[in-house]
Amino acid sequence: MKILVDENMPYVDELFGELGQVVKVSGRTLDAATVADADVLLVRSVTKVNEALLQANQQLRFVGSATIGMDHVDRDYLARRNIPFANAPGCNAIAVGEFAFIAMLELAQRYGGRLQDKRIAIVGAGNTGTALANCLAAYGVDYRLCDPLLAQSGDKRAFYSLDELLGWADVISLHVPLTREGAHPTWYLFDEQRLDKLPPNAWLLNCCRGEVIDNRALIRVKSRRADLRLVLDVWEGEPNPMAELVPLVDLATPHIAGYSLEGKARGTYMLYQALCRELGITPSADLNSLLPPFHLAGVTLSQNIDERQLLGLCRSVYDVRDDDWVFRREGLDGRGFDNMRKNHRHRREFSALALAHTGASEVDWLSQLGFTGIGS
Ligand SMILES: NC(=O)C1=CN([C@@H]2O[C@H](COP(=O)(O)OP(=O)(O)OC[C@H]3O[C@@H](n4cnc5c(N)ncnc54)[C@H](O)[C@@H]3O)[C@@H](O)[C@H]2O)C=CC1
Ligand SMILES: O=C(O)C(=O)[C@H](O)COP(=O)(O)O
Repeated sequence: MKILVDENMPYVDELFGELGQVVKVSGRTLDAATVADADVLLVRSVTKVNEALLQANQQLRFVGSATIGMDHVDRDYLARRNIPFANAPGCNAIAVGEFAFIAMLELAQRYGGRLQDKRIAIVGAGNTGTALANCLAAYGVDYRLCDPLLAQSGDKRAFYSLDELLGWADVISLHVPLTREGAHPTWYLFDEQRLDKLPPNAWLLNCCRGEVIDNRALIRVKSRRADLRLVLDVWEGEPNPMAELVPLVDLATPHIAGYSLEGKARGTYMLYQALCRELGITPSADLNSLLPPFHLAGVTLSQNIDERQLLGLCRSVYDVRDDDWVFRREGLDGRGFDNMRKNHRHRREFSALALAHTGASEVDWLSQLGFTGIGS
């Protein structure tokens, strides 16, 4: 069985090596001829999976995408061809939630004031939005959710309309899929008109898909609104972000908000489980054995920590300023953008760091934030 895999998917040899011959390819440039004799195709978000890619293949048994987003996959076409498909819902949700939380702590530190005093609007309350909400709740930050689809589906949490939240929030964090149809499409959800409604001194974070914000309009609005603070992990026209936009952004990264080692491992593992199901095999590999140990054995807290110290703790797990710095230097063209993503291996989740305390300090809320608590 030939298993064609995006070269940026870690742990494929460990997980899929026993199921067939693993062949690694560039997902960005994958073509129909290369896919023609594959039995299994495993992609990431940069591969458009559609008729043009698959028409020459008559033997494909399974397509998997190690991502949450599915906007790159023509699922109707796969269904018409009876080709089973799986993605990895939630695989990197914790990574995205922690990324947005850390970015907010960075902005608070950079511009004065405390994150704890801000009001946060989370637009899209699925896996990544909820992961951010969990971080904010653990730290005691006031947040509200906007998700008309979940509100209609009977989700018992309190929901608000986007316009209500634009009148309430200091910070808006976007966590929606990219959709062009339906009652609540998200393509250009933040067009010029809506961007103009951002409250004074607002922070706007986009960790979902670049095209949820009209990036040209954002350049125009930001050019006349110096008060706005921007965190962009995703860009219209990836892998070529608009060069004029990057200097206007406080924290700029190349679509790596979900790139914790844990999140990537979970993504590959979820596809391994799905393929095993499809083949009628019991999965034998273990997810936890894939991850390397964290470089810090643990941290002992001797007193309660303030926001600056919390940021220090977070930075010891993942320092977003490093990615921002490299991105501005190397990531601005397609090759640099993709190279940075390909070589991104340094990020862990809060759970990688074990925290102990001496008794004078309180660590329960840090456990809720995601750190591993090891008691006193
Ligand atoms: N930057 C990155 O590295 C990553 C980006 N993503 C992107 O983030 C998106 C969201 O991921 P998840 O939270 O895991 O997806 P999810 O499917 O769990 O949640 C998305 C939520 O958005 C809601 N939604 C849809 N349209 C909306 C609208 N117009 N207004 C408000 N809410 C709306 C849905 O009802 C759903 O609850 C993914 O589709 C993907 O495109 C996901 C992972 C990593
Ligand atoms: O899961 C998603 O959706 C994402 O956006 C991924 O984190 C993006 O990673 P790649 O699939 O582009 O490597």
